[in-house]
Amino acid sequence: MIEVKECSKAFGTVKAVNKATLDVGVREVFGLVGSNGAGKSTLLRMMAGIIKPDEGEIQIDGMPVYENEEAKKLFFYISDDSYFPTNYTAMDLVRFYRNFYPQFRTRLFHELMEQFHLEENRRIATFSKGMKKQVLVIIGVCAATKYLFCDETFDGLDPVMRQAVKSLFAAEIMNREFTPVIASHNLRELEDICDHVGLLHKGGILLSKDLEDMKFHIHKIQCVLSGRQQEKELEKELQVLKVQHQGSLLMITARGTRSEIMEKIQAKNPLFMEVLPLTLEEIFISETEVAGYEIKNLF
Ligand SMILES: Nc1ncnc2c1ncn2[C@@H]1O[C@H](COP(=O)(O)OP(=O)(O)OP(=O)(O)O)[C@@H](O)[C@H]1O
Repeated sequence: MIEVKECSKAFGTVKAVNKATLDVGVREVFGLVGSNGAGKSTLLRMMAGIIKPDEGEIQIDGMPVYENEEAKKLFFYISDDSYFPTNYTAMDLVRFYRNFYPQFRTRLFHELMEQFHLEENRRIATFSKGMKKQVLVIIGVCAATKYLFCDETFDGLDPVMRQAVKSLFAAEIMNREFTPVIASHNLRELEDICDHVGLLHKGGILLSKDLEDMKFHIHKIQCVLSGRQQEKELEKELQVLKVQHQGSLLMITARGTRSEIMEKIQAKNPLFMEVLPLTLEEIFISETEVAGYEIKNLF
């Protein structure tokens, strides 16, 4: 488990991370989302023990991470601006990382490179941006660490590749203790990969939630009832986050499971009703609006 407690980091007068508190569980894909400059990279770099928090602490499996070799063996970190020596091939990179990660799974590396149609003896400098990211994710998975930190690694990966990486992560999580932490400024790109999402805004964690749980407990409703009185009653009975009217169509975003909500609407004998799950983006819009933020200021 990774515990970030009241962590802050400033660069001169810029507060990059501001009293961030966050728990990352095990065997889940954790998404760290936020706009450009929200502090994602800084937080990830502190989690990787590259920079020291000014305040607060970060522990990985109960160990402080900064200047702690034992804790650093537990993760592989993919930065958003990874540097490769010009002549290095993917295989050279593996030889390099094997020194740090003795449990490195070289056979799996060969298999995955073939599966992803990547040549292991080609110079990395000649790969496209997306291909370089794929090589790093493969190496990160093969390093066989408990945690994998990916900074903007998925932004710009094409949907087929994202699906392939998603399956790779799912297989790893099923077979061993493995927890990827993915920072991204794009909610839509995280939606189909993550189990849990933490939203970072101006250096602080605005919310941190399990995706399935969020999707299970918040819905959008479209219905037509027979009168205004009925509508008012329904609005009182539901845990409403937002109400809109479009002619006779009533549109509500409400907390609750699908069956709880359906039951309440059905009791009003609707002329029409539809209860739908929200997309991740819609959930965040509702949740952040409730917390007093405008999503368009966050992304
Ligand atoms: N080394 C540094 N020196 C000075 N300021 C920095 C440094 N690193 C980050 N910052 C500042 O800290 C803030 C947070 O930056 P950070 O890179 O953590 O954000 P981010 O959420 O990862 O953004 P992006 O999505 O654009 O990568 C920004 O205002 C940035 O300018």
